[in-house]
Amino acid sequence: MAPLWCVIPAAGRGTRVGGDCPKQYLPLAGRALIMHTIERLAAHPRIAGLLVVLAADDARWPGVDSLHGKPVFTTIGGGERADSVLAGLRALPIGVGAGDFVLVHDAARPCVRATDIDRLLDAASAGDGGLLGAPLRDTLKRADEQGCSRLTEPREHRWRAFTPQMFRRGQLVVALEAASQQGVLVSDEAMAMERAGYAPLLVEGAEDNIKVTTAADFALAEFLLTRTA
Ligand SMILES: Nc1ccn([C@@H]2O[C@H](COP(=O)(O)OP(=O)(O)OP(=O)(O)O)[C@@H](O)[C@H]2O)c(=O)n1
Ligand SMILES: C[C@](O)(CO)[C@H](O)COP(=O)(O)O
Repeated sequence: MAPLWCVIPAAGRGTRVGGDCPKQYLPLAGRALIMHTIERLAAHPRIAGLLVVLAADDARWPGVDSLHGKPVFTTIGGGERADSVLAGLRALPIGVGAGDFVLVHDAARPCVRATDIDRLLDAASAGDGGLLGAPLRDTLKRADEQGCSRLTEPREHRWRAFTPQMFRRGQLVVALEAASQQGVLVSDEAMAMERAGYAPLLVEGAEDNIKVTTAADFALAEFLLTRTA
């Protein structure tokens, strides 16, 4: 396998957390949340380099250009997560070919486990790529406008999507560009690939690979950080 790069979208505003500081720069267990994420990714022996996607007005990025002896590059993202991922894919070094796999991992998922990254790499590189996720474990309800349950949805074959997600660079660029041109906002890379006719492999990962989304998630992430690696 060619050297594997990881694109890390980190250009979000963290509006659901609230406050002036984007969530990736809020303190988590003594350092900025994003530092935990990039530390875990750079420490992974099968990851060759990181491409961190920053907001155009980001004045908080600490200027890290190397971690664990691996290059850390940055570029400027866009208004939506998909725009930022596309910008990151375009900014990867020339040595990353169109047919090479790349990982995409949210800056906001600091608790990702090395063993899950390995499982994704081992399972999904045989085909067109895939993503970490977990099958739904709870009964799923459809709510009406009043917040009352009107229907119990089948939970079979339903998964929650996590990151990292891993696809071939060229195929993912084309898929994201197509969704953008069609005016479709894709919430993850797999959605763009599905729309392009691919069938991303769902690889079960640990439920504790949470996305820090609200202020309450910081306490949980801090707890999980000490128990995952
Ligand atoms: N225009 C955007 C929006 C999001 N992201 C990144 O995508 C990841 C997952 O997105 P999400 O949790 O939705 O982050 P935010 O967009 O920051 O959150 P919110 O929707 O609450 O503003 C985060 O690492 C975030 O920084 C990005 O790079 N560029
Ligand atoms: C990509 C993602 O983490 C998969 O669960 C998620 O969709 C990104 O967060 P958002 O809230 O949808 O932007």
